[in-house]
Amino acid sequence: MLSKINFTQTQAYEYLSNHLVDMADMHMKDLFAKDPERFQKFSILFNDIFLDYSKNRINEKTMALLMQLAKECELENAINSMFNGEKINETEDRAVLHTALRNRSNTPVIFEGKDVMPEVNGVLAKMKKFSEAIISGSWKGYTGKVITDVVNIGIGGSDLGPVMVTEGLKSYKNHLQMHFVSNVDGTHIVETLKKVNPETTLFLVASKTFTTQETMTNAHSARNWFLESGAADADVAKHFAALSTNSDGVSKFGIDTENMFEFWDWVGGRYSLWSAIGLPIALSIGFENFEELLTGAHEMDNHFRTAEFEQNMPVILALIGIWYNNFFEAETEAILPYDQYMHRFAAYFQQGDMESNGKHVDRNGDEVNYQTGPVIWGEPGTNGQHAFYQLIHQGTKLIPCDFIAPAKSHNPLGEHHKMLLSNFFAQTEALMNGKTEEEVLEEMGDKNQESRDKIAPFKVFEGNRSTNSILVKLITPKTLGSLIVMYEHKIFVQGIIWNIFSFDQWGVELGKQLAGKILPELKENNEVNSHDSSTNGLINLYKEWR
Ligand SMILES: O=P(O)(O)OC[C@H]1O[C@](O)(CO)[C@@H](O)[C@@H]1O
Repeated sequence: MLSKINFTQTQAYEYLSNHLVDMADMHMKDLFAKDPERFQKFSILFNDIFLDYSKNRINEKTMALLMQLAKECELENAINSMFNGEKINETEDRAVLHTALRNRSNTPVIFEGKDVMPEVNGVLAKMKKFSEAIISGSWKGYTGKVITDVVNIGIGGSDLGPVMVTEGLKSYKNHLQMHFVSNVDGTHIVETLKKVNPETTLFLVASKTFTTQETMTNAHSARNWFLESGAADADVAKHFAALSTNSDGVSKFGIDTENMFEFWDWVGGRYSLWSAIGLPIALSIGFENFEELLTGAHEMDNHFRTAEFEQNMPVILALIGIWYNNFFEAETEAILPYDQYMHRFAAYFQQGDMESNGKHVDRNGDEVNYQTGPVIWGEPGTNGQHAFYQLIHQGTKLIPCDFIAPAKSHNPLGEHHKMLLSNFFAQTEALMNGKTEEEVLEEMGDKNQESRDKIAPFKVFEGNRSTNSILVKLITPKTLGSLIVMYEHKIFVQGIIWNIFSFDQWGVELGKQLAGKILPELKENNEVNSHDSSTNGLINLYKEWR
């Protein structure tokens, strides 16, 4: 089981608090000047992923104390508990075994006395057969035509992962057109259905619980559209499949359980792209590439499980994040991929991180007296540069950033990739070095003294802004698999140290409950007065205007 240690009570926390006094005013520029080995010391290579964390406000003592913190919080024990299938998701009484889904070494993973691997492999085999039949065209729609379009209907973890990966690996894509419908806003399904033909479309209803309002509503609308187009009930089997843990719900909806791809309650929604929820990925890039994604994930699992903390990428990233979050009081973290295909990567980890570590009660059930998960955000470079980087460079907030870029492009067009990467390298250098007043004045040259003095302060960059640079050789299925898992485990490590439960998400329930109460009120025409004056007022204005 997981320890329940308040990390602010550890010896390492006290040492780190004292150490912060020394580090707070230290400029990274000086740290680099003093130590020619700094880059070598604070960087690490794992397969085709290189992490340079030298442009952080750290020195060897910082890292040693952070490692001590991880040890005092019994991180090693927590890692073993997760991989060994203990019910570490205590508030839902569940194990956390998404690592078994990508266990390519196939060693037994025992949960409640039973090896889960035969079932995992069984579903993978079914996904392989199905995806190959759809891609090859041997699977026919109800009028005998091949499938050309796949519509995945799901939300949250049943949408974001498949969207992010199919976009991230678009250069591996086959002929199938992929569509993703998540929002309960009718616009999403209506606009998608305009693009597809019922005779050649496969719908995947993706929901762990098969009760999620948005997904079930969209799935019913899709089925109605399909039947209204002239298809019969019996034809549903050729055009609808379910990805779920809930076979009763799937049968009730009218999907043959033959067309159901199963997973298990020890797979958290936001960690489910490795399960049957990954079927749209297998359809889009082929099953072999999906397996490569799993292999990359498994390799990062092994690295996380076996590497010393000092050489462990997820552990290093997590501890640096804690250094900023809990000592420098940074409130957000940006994820900035310099790769257009990765444009949903930050959005994916908004759920991954914020749904996992957005908690204010510790594992003892007590209110925390420290900060937990940061706000995660980001956009691909260079678009972000022309939008929000101003604040990162010259604003009043410290925003630690992860810059991610591939050395090779899938689209090596002219000078594009060199230009992209020149920006990637330049940004972290600029954020670290900044620009002093002397440099500004020198750059301004012969301008008259008055105008120089007036403008110079606006052109100064204090620098000392923290970044991690993650350079990968090429975004392949395997590398992407490893990259995703690197962040997954970073989140896990932080949750352990913050002494919170990272695998539940009770915070999303209240809004759902209240929406359930308000929906019947919207169906009536009478004035509503059962809420506060603001909510009543808004509902009544809506009723007047609709
Ligand atoms: O797969 P389901 O059961 O439809 O849930 C979708 C999403 O809803 C949530 O429960 C949050 O509301 C997420 O954790 C989950 O990924």
